[in-house]
Amino acid sequence: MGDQTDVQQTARAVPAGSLVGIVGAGTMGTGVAQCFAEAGHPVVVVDNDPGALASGPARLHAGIRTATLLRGGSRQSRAGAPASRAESLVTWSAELADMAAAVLVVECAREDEDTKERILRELDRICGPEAIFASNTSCIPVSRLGSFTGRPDRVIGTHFMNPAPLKDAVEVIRAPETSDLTLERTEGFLARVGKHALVVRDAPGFVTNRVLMLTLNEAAAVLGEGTADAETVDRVFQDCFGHPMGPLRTADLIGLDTIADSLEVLRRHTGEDRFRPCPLLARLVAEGKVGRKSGSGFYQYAPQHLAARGGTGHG
Ligand SMILES: NC(=O)c1ccc[n+]([C@@H]2O[C@H](COP(=O)([O-])OP(=O)(O)OC[C@H]3O[C@@H](n4cnc5c(N)ncnc54)[C@H](O)[C@@H]3O)[C@@H](O)[C@H]2O)c1
Repeated sequence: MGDQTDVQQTARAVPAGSLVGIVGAGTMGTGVAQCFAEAGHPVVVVDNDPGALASGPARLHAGIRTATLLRGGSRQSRAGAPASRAESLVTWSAELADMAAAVLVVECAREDEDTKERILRELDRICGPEAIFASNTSCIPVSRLGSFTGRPDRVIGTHFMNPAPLKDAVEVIRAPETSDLTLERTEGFLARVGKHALVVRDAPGFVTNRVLMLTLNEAAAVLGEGTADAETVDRVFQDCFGHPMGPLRTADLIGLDTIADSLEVLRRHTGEDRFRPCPLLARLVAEGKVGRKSGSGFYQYAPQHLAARGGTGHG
């Protein structure tokens, strides 16, 4: 109960109308933008792909509609803001300079260290000295990301799960350099969007993806070797283990490109070859069949999934 009170007090300390910046208008960036907008924060989402910016508003609209339905049709979001207002709080831009006034930036660009390095170096130049940089990285050590900035004490990992608006918890990665104040303020931001932090130490893949990425890769290998078809692989996990979703549908929801990138990051940072993407996963990514967001992966998807990208995955 003491912890709960602490989190509520910290949440109250976070300025209500302060600007939140999101880098990357993809699956996660759009979902995280929804979380903050539904809590009443103005949000600017920046992406360097005009296609992602163009499709962002429709995907945000679909995300808000799905979340509203799953919350029982209430016109209020979980965190309190009317659903219609949330959409109007989000702006879309190609310029990182538009987030100069942000108190918090959540970096949700693709899982590529060079990309994240370029973004963090530029943000460090653009944003005010107090701004916190939170990365949604799946696997890259947060200490490494902090080293790209002159403010490693204000860099932290906030690993939102997919779909972000529907999950109650965020894996928060504290690097050795991350300050107590940064952790406390980050917990405050998360409390404001109705989520609690599960704080873990910094390591490649943290807790979630050190385990999950190997599982997804092995499920793909089992399918590729012909041990079972995709439906049967997934049903083994659902019917025998009680998982809400099997590993191959989860992989399609996350994005097979994101999984292959994450495995390569894990392989590079651990030096362990067991993280090498299996042949089937590598082939599907090379063919552009990266899961729901492309219309096919281990399964085929109807067009409405491309807008909604909903489900009960993780990431
Ligand atoms: N998909 C998941 O289930 C999931 C879950 C948790 C964490 N993550 C992590 O979240 C991050 C984003 O993943 P995603 O699934 O949203 O990927 P995505 O491919 O859907 O979106 C990534 C976006 O980043 C943009 N981008 C690339 N370079 C950029 C740059 N220099 N400036 C601005 N935008 C840039 C791309 O145009 C794209 O729109 C990754 O680090 C990923 O590992 C993903």
